This record gives sequence, C-alpha cells and structure tokens, in this order.
Amino acid sequence: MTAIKICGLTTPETLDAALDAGADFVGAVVFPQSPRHIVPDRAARLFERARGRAKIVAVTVDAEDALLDEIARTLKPDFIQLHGAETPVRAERARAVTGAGMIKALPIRRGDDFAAADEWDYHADHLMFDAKPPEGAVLPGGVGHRFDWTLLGDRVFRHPWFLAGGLNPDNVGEALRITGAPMVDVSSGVESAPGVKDAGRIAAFIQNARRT
Ligand SMILES: O=C(O)c1ccccc1NCC(=O)[C@H](O)[C@H](O)COP(=O)(O)O
Repeated sequence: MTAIKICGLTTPETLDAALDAGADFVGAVVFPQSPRHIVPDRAARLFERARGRAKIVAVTVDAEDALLDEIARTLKPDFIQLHGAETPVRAERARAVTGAGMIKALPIRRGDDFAAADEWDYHADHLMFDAKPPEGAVLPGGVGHRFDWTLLGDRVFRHPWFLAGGLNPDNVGEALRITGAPMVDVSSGVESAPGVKDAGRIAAFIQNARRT
C-alpha cells in the first residue's frame, strides 16, 4: 500500500483530518520563511496527538545543530526531513543530534538530477524526489511545482522513496500509475490558500492515493 505524508500541518483540525484519513507521515515545517512554519515548542504540543498513529516528521532547511537539538528535545520527531543543500556529513550530524530517522529531499528538474541519489541512498532512510522550484522561488519546497514524472523511468533505489511536488487529489492517481512510487508527499495541493490546509482535500488526496 502506498505510504502517504501530509506536510505542513499547523492546526489540530487538519492534523486530525490527516490522521483520521490514515496518513502514515505527518509533517511540521520548521522554517521561518514558510507560510507553514511552526516553532518546535508549538509543534510538540500539536503533534503529540499523532504519536503512535503516524510518523512525525520535522522538515528543516540547512538547520544548525542548535535548532536540531531543540527539535529533538521538544517535538521528538520520528524523522528529520532535510530539505536544503545539506551534505551527507551534515546529514549524519543531524541524525546524531536528533536520533531520528532521515528523509533527504532531492530537487529534480532533469534526468541527471537523479545522480545525487546514488550517494544519498547510502545515508538516508528515505529519499524524496521533489520538483526543483522555479528560479527565484523563496522556498525549496511546498511550492506546488511538479517535475516530469516519466524521468523516474525504471530507476531502482535501495529504500522506499517519496514522490513530491505539485501533487493534489486530482493528479495523485495518475502520478502513482506513471511512477509506481511507494510513498507520496503533499503540501500545497491540499490547501485552500498558502499555508491553509483543507480537511476535505486532505481526505480526498488520501482516498484517491489509496484507490490507485
Ligand atoms: O512546505 C513548505 O513550506 C516547505 C518549506 C521549506 C522546505 C520544505 C517545505 N516543504 C517540504 C515538503 O515536504 C512539501 O510537502 C513538498 O515540497 C511538496 O510540496 P507541494 O508541491 O506543495 O506539494
């Protein structure tokens, strides 16, 4: 069965919508420039209801040790998602500081962007293939931009991996049929406005992904 991550949750109502619909991973974005930003302390209180029901993911961008440590002490995530330009050395440091599993997002625009997966496959528990944002974008993720799914072809990776970028309730079925992705991730595609999650769209996304 396809594993599903709903990212950028900030309210009890929408977190409950994701949990009740059967999300496998729920994400808190700790990145001040994001409309989905949530400080670790507040994320800890919000996401406690998810513990044991879904894996809790802290999404970070080139985070310093101090922030990683704060996230580990407060939110206690199951996974740290690295969504910046981290090196494998920094990633191993993030794993050591947090004690959490690791998801590494790799930006994809062209086929040769998958080359980075060769090395990262030996460090990360899960890779996330996300669309490279358009030039000038402020955020490295959560921008609703998709890449050409056929680029995945018949590539094989060591661990189950996430498909991300521009997914929504209407296209997740087609995305799964084309890519055979074992895991999918969505953020802006289940929102009514930037940073405003929509419970109905979350439920529809999970239902349509499961149906495929
Ligand atoms: O969602 C954000 O605001 C964000 C900010 C900074 C780094 C990563 C971010 N999101 C990471 C995710 O896992 C998103 O779900 C992923 O990029 C897909 O986003 P979308 O295209 O909006 O579905």
